[in-house]
Amino acid sequence: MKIFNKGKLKEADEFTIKEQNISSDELMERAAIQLFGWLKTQLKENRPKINLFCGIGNNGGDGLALARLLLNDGYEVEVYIVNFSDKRSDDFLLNLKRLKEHQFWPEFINENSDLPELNQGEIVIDAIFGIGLNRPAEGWIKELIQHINQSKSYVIAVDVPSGLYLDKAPEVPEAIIKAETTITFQLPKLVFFLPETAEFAGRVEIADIGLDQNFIAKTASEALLIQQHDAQRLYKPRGKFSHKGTFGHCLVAGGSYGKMGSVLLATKAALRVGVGKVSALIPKCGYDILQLGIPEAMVITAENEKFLEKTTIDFTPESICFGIGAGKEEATKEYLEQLLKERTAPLLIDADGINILAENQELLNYLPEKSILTPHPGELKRLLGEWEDDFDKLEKAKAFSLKYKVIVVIKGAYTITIADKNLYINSTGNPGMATAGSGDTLSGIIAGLVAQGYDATIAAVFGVYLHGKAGDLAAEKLGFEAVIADDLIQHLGEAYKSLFE
Ligand SMILES: NC(=O)C1=CN([C@@H]2O[C@H](COP(=O)(O)OP(=O)(O)OC[C@H]3O[C@@H](n4cnc5c(N)ncnc54)[C@H](OP(=O)(O)O)[C@@H]3O)[C@@H](O)[C@H]2O)[C@@H](O)CC1
Ligand SMILES: [K+]
Repeated sequence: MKIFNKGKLKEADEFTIKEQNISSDELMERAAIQLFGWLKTQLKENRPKINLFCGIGNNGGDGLALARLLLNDGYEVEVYIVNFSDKRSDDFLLNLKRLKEHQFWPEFINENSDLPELNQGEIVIDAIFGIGLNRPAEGWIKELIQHINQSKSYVIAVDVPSGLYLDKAPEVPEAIIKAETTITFQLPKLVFFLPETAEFAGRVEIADIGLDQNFIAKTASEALLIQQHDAQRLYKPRGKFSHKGTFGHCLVAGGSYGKMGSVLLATKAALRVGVGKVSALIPKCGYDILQLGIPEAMVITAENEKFLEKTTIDFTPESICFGIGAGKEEATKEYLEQLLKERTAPLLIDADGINILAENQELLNYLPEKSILTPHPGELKRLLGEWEDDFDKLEKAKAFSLKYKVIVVIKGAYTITIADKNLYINSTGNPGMATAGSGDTLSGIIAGLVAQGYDATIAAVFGVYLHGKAGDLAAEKLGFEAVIADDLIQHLGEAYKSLFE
């Protein structure tokens, strides 16, 4: 699903109004009907008091239209106009008039008003600011936002939590609504998926207001949310007459004394994701661990007992996963340097492989095009240096990805894959996956997909999706706390099957 910026959302809006020959207030009415329908479904027979806070722009207009629909249905409603300006939008005014025609008079709040009482068990609809926010909320509006945040009412944001920008980091986080749920129109917004801003939105629901599908399809977006139907399209079905040679040979090179489990996990994950053959290349001390741990894999040992070093292998793999548990010995660095310069196979570099690159930045120039890097936040910082906020981080990572023509997978709650200026935001995964070895399995999955012939960007995006889905399926059975990395591997088969459910 595409993620549009503010400008493109407004264009979609205008295009729809023209193309469907409707007035802008009809679009607002659609938005309000969607909000109303969602609330009614959630509330079932319950009839809590609903407090609507409406600004004077179109976000406020949505709130007023919703208030009318709720009143018509017999809900107990209180409407507060957050009266911060005289520049009321036309559709706000129209909906204010319609509300008054129902003999309902909202309360206007401004600088001198008392903050309204909000109780537990009640609902707050936040329709103060939408995508039209252009500066932080200040003074009494900020106080009102804090009052709402401190209340025990259930807060539902309309389109976007008031005070949150779509396209930059918040300057004053205390001046943003913290919603339990955000009902956003038509398309998701990037800020709902970034670590510093996701918490304001809470659970996100997307309401279809019938914006023109052709416009959305033909308009480029720099960010995509990868959901089930997107992932399904990336899947390559297996031919009936295929054999193990068809699905490639993946080399997992890594491990050091005490960290052999990581290679075991990546190797298992590569096999479970469907690669034909996997060879693990490890220091000698890991031989028994690998052979016993995963008899389906082949094992090659380096000369050294405890760490990885240059080793000749007598086959050409279809992908190489380098760096997991590898340590940063000089010999290991030299081996990575050789792999970078030889360019024998597509490379995925993780963990200590990334740390070696960060400490020897001259090596970056040898990265083969479309290599995949899978840093967690700490590794990313070592690679890019400090960043100011999430937006700055994304800009820096994008610039890095463009400069070296590589794919960067930024691991996190919503893992973001950056390739060719595009952001692919993953929708699967859960807090249970914040567990040792989770990243190792991801690297095995992605390298395993590359070996099977998936394009590197697709392998990264699809691999991240499958990994998260496997985690979701595992957590469903085990609960977040009990999930360990091996459970992710165990659920890869079901993750594949779920693509077509
Ligand atoms: N796009 C769609 O598909 C659809 C969109 N719809 C809805 O429209 C919403 C966008 O509406 P919008 O453009 O009228 O802007 P909105 O957020 O209501 O506020 C603008 C007002 O706030 C003001 N202002 C800004 N910052 C401020 C501050 N810190 N402190 C004080 N004032 C501040 C600004 O004033 P100014 O800067 O001019 O002084 C202006 O008056 C969108 O989110 C969605 O809910 C749906 O109806 C249907 C389909
Ligand atoms: K809002």
